[in-house]
Order: sequence, then structure tokens, then C-alpha cells
Amino acid sequence: SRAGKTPRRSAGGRESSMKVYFCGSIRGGRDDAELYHRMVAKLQSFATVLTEHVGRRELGDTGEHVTQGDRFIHDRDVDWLRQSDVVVAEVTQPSLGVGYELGRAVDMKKKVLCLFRPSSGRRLSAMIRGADNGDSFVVRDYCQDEIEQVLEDFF
Ligand SMILES: O=c1[nH]c(=O)n([C@H]2C[C@H](O)[C@@H](COP(=O)(O)O)O2)cc1CO
Repeated sequence: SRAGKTPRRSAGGRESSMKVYFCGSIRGGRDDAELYHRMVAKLQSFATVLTEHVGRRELGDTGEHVTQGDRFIHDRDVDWLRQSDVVVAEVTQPSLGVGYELGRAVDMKKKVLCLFRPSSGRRLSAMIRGADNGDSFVVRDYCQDEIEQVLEDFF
């Protein structure tokens, strides 16, 4: 039952009231772009993803080609971060931009879910793993078969 919850805005349920800011590596490398794509698709089944471009397969490691330049990208993203209800980040591929977004999100007191794949052989930064407080900032280890389930469990 959805009683007591924020009503969805459209009867078709396509537009959700929940706004998710999804973070994934771009200039840090696009090795996991396919996984980001799956995560964004899953999130879009129940929320509005403000940064759906992060999951676009065509987006390469040079990033978006916007004539207004990097300041535009930065200011637009910080604005989207402010508007978001929840931040979901795939943090396996290290990315300065994702780390920056997470730091800003903590400062804005957003709810944050970080997803990391130990099977990568990498060790997650202490500044991310160590930020887990079991409440507003959660780091979840997962393997790629579980993507959809992990997101369902969290939301
Ligand atoms: O073109 C871009 N568009 C964009 O939205 N970003 C944001 C969203 C991503 O979660 C994050 C990726 O940072 P980086 O490029 O340092 O890996 O920064 C980053 C870039 C390129 O740095």
C-alpha cells in the first residue's frame, strides 16, 4: 500500500516524485559504463534520475560535449545534487568527480548509497568506506548479478 507516502505525480506512474542523483566515473574511465546503464535503468523504474547521462553507453571518457564548458557541467550537477532526495554512486572505478560529488552530498545531508564490487580486486578509499554510518551514508559491497536486487533492497 502507498498510503501515507508521497503520491506519485502522474497516474501512469512514469513520473516519480523521488529524485535520484546517480554518480559514476566519466573522465576517471568508462570501464563500468554498462553497469551504470543497468543501474540507471533500474532506478528509472521507480524514480527520476537527474543524471541519466552517466549511464549512457555512448558517453566516452572525454565526458559531455557542451559548448558552455566544464563550469556549466559543474554548476548544473551541484544544482541537481541539491535537488536530489537520494544519491546513488557506483564507486568501483575511482573518479575524482564522484568523490567530489559524495563530499558535497554529505555536506548537504543527503542520503547516500555507495556500491562497490570487491571482485574488481581494488580496495575502496578509506574516505568512502570510512564514511559509512549505517544510516545516512551506506557502502554496500555487491557483485554485478545482484545490481537490481541491491537497489530494490535499499529503496
Ligand atoms: O562530462 C561530465 N559530466 C558529468 O555530469 N560529470 C559528473 C557526473 C559523474 O558522476 C562525475 C564523474 O566525474 P569524473 O569525470 O571525474 O569521473 O562527474 C562529469 C563529467 C566529466 O568530468
